Amino acid sequence: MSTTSNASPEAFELHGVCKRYGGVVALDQVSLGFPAGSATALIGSSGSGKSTLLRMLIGLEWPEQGWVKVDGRVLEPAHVLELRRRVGYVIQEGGLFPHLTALGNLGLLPYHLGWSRDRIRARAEELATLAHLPQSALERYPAELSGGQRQRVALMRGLMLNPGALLLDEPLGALDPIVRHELQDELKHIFDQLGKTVIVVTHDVAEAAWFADRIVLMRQGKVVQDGRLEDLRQHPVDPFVTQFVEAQRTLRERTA
Ligand SMILES: Nc1ncnc2c1ncn2[C@@H]1O[C@H](COP(=O)(O)OP(=O)(O)OP(=O)(O)O)[C@@H](O)[C@H]1O
Repeated sequence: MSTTSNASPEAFELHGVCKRYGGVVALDQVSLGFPAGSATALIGSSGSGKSTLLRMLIGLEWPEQGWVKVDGRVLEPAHVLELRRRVGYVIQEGGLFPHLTALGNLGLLPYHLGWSRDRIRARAEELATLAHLPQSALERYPAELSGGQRQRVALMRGLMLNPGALLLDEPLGALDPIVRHELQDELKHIFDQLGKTVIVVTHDVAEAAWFADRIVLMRQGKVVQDGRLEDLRQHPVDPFVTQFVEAQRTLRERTA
């Protein structure tokens, strides 16, 4: 009898995925599943392949070996446009278009899909309330917003089409510690409230554990350990796990 019969279906799945850039191995035989409605944090040192993995789930990169499935179907270039409507993707510093207001940025894809201006505005106002962005900020250009507000707009843009999944690549990396802390709380609240599949890349172990029960630690394109923070702390599979987790904890203790 299958032990997984009651488990949620995988929203995203990678199997034996390899990716190189020239001589650099970005992903090396990665196999992972992300059940629908679950939250996972990807952590690891710089260059360990976290962003490449995330980009692969939305068809911005393609495996040289192995496959990626989204909602049970092998991802192919022909699916990518439709996939972008179902998956919100938010990157560090937001990637907002500087020549468009916040509302213009939020409305770009919905407008292209035929939404009316009224519908776009109504959805943007609804999300501004959710993300604690002042309504007046919708009329401003990215350069006229604070870093935290830009990041809120980027998150709102990821949510405009009410996607089933959110992929967040260092969404708070560029923010000062106070704003970062505030947005961590708000993002967690939004994740819990919306019940979407969430995969978040971060360098920060505490932030990873705050966002997700499940932590995937990567090094040099490989998954080193996949589990809860307690597992990584109490049952590390490799000295690197302890080194990675303790390095950040030590820093916190030193600065406490
Ligand atoms: N477009 C690219 N061209 C060449 N090399 C790349 C490209 N994208 C990624 N790489 C390389 O692939 C490896 C994995 O990069 P990736 O950005 O996925 O790591 P990361 O874990 O997200 O790093 P960081 O935490 O610094 O963002 C790195 O060695 C990187 O230099």
